[in-house]
Amino acid sequence: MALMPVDEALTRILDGAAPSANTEILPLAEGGGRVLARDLLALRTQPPFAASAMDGYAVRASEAVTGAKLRLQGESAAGHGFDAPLAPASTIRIFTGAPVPEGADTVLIQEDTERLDDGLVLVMQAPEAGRNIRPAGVDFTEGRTGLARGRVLDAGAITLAAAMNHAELPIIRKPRVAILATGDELRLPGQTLGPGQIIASNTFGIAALARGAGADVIDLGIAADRLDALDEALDTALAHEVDVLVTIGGASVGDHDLVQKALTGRGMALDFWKIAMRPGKPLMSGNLGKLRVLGLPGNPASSLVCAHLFLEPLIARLAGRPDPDRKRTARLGNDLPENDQRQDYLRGDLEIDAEGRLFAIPSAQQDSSLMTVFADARCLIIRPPFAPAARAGSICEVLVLRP
Ligand SMILES: Nc1nc2c(c(=O)[nH]1)N[C@H]1C(S)=C(S)[C@@H](COP(=O)(O)OP(=O)(O)OC[C@H]3O[C@@H](n4cnc5c(N)ncnc54)[C@H](O)[C@@H]3O)O[C@H]1N2
Ligand code: MOO
Repeated sequence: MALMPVDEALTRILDGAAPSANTEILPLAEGGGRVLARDLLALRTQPPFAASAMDGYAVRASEAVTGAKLRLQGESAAGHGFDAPLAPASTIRIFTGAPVPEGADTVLIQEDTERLDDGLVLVMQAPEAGRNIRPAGVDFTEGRTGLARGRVLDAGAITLAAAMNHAELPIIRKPRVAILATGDELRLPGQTLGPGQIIASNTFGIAALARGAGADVIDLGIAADRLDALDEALDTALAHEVDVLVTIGGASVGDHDLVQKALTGRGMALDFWKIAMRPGKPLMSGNLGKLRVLGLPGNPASSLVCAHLFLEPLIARLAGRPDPDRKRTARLGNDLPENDQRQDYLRGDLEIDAEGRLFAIPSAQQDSSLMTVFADARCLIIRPPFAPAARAGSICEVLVLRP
């Protein structure tokens, strides 16, 4: 059977993936990092009045010529305006953010003035007419769309939402992802290992990746290599109404690789199994009603590479976030041999040379069990199927894992 190309596998996994129509209303303070479910309109105008941009004196430009002496009439501070119009040949002391009094058209910064003893202010340097005034509504006006649906609420967006006077925000519900490790040999970190046992490690990396991509994660723990144990874990996933079930391990052809059998036995429609990729060949995708199932291989590097390639973009789509942007062009740091039919994702380092060029250096060891190598890697170097031998310095594509 021909193995499915990576791009086609991704297209099929993302097919129909869209954010939940269920939104939640969250207090503004809890909106950071989440995604807006609807356009957000300004509930007010900012600034609501013409405001001073500097500490100084509100003047009429026509009167504030160099050498003029203006009578100090009063003061306008932020939060406390001055409630009379500017009188002829006068000035009103004003501070940054304070309303510009009626009749004034310019703010003269205090560095360009001198206070005289007799209640007069000397204009040492005439201001340009209209300087240092922020007109009403210069930032936004009531009713205008300030933030669009789908905006990830970073610091700037949250601040604008607050300034527009929103105390609560409509937020896209996070997709729910359940993660199930499978294998008789697995124990949790911290446990004492018996003969033949190892620690279930990649569950934790994949949970962190899923959370970082915008999901709520439910850890289903470890299921033994028995149909009834896998069945029970599936019941738990269904009871939690998760959007995606990620299984880890048991995906290959061994006598104890039962994940696919357990799931199809429960009605999962298998979309595909096995793709033209290394590491990660035995990736499985299917769905059980609304539940999407992604079966990752057990080898830690294989499962993490598949999670970056398929789970991260799937969660982004379900969360209403932009697709991950990890692809960069680099130059190979070493010669590489020709590739076979599987698209390779070589763990590698990234370096920038003195001319600012990005180099990707493949790690010497590429076995998919090696977590020391994966944790060290800054990138995955993509080698397309049947790529000819490549020389050091030639252009390649990489997925950046960390800066
Ligand atoms: N005859 C064949 N054998 C294998 C093939 C094949 O095509 N024909 N494919 C190989 C490839 S490629 C991969 S990848 C693995 C995938 O195997 P499984 O998904 O069935 O994974 P397991 O057998 O359950 O485990 C593989 C390996 O990883 C360890 N493991 C499993 N889960 C975890 C976990 N949560 N944390 C850490 N380590 C885990 C497990 O102990 C095994 O050592 O199959 C090849 N075989
Ligand atoms: O694809 Mo397996 O992931 O080569 O180790």
